[in-house]
Amino acid sequence: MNNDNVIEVNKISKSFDNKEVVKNISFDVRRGEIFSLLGPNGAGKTTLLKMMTTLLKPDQGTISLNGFDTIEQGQRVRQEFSVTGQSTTIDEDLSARENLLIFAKLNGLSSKDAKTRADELLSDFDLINSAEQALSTFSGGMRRRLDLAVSLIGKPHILFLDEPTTGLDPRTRLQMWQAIQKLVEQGSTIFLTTQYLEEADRLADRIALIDHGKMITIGTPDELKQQVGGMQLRIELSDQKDAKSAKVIIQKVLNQPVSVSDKSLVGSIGDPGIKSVTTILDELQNAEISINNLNIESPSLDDVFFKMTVGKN
Ligand SMILES: Nc1ncnc2c1ncn2[C@@H]1O[C@H](COP(=O)(O)OP(=O)(O)OP(=O)(O)O)[C@@H](O)[C@H]1O
Repeated sequence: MNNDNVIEVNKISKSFDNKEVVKNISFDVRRGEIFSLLGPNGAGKTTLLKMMTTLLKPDQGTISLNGFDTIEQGQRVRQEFSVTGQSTTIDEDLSARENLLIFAKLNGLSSKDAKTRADELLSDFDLINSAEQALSTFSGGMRRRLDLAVSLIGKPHILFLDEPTTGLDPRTRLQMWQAIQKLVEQGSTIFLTTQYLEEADRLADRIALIDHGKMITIGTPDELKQQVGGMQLRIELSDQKDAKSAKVIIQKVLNQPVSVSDKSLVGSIGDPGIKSVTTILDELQNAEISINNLNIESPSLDDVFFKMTVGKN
């Protein structure tokens, strides 16, 4: 194993009923990284995650976590990671502190160590003021934070966060993001699945995009955005009737197809670069076409997602 790699996924495949849903997937996750797995519904994310967390056996390939093989050393490997989303095991009638103490003892901590760890986690996750409240009175965000705290009792090296902020409001999501970033500062490596591209963009050092069980691309958020093309020009015309002639002008200058919807025209500024924008404005003016608005937009992860994946057929 390369010492910088905490997770090594090597040529993994899995079929259900003769249908291959994970196809020869390989990637590494480096120490201290937030690595995000993205893909449309049915892409194979959950199946991959289950294989990485020893819940499912791959048909082919190997996965190692911190140097331990998930198949050969299943029991040992489970000491290396924790998975969030275990709230079903949390007791609603008990307080946050009591829940943490129970899980700490289940993790083999002495009463004294369990108490210290519970205090540490309650304070790290900003739950100290609600520590004695029964869980049934907790909001969704408090619950998620407690869930994350519970999964950290054993100080795992690797943390699998499966859609950690689904259903949370924007403020609570931000709190979770801060908690996740803090974990990385403290030395954890994080494997994150999310349905929010903004979340991956904001948190992930690298992203793997999969579709129909196959690896589509892997890289930093910026690298992925560059792959779908550089910046885009968006022009909104004052009058929709000019759309056809404006399209001809813009396509000629950009030397690329331009898409039109209502009064807006969008084209990617490829090789001609930003200079082309002045040429376009001059030519539109010569043709007496007036515009309401002009934007130069960098591609977003949404663009990457839509251009590179197909999703369910
Ligand atoms: N136990 C199973 N038996 C049969 N088919 C399965 C099983 N588990 C998953 N599949 C199929 O494997 C494919 C991948 O499913 P998976 O749940 O891994 O996708 P996903 O990317 O997690 O999707 P979502 O975003 O919708 O959760 C799907 O076509 C799904 O129907």
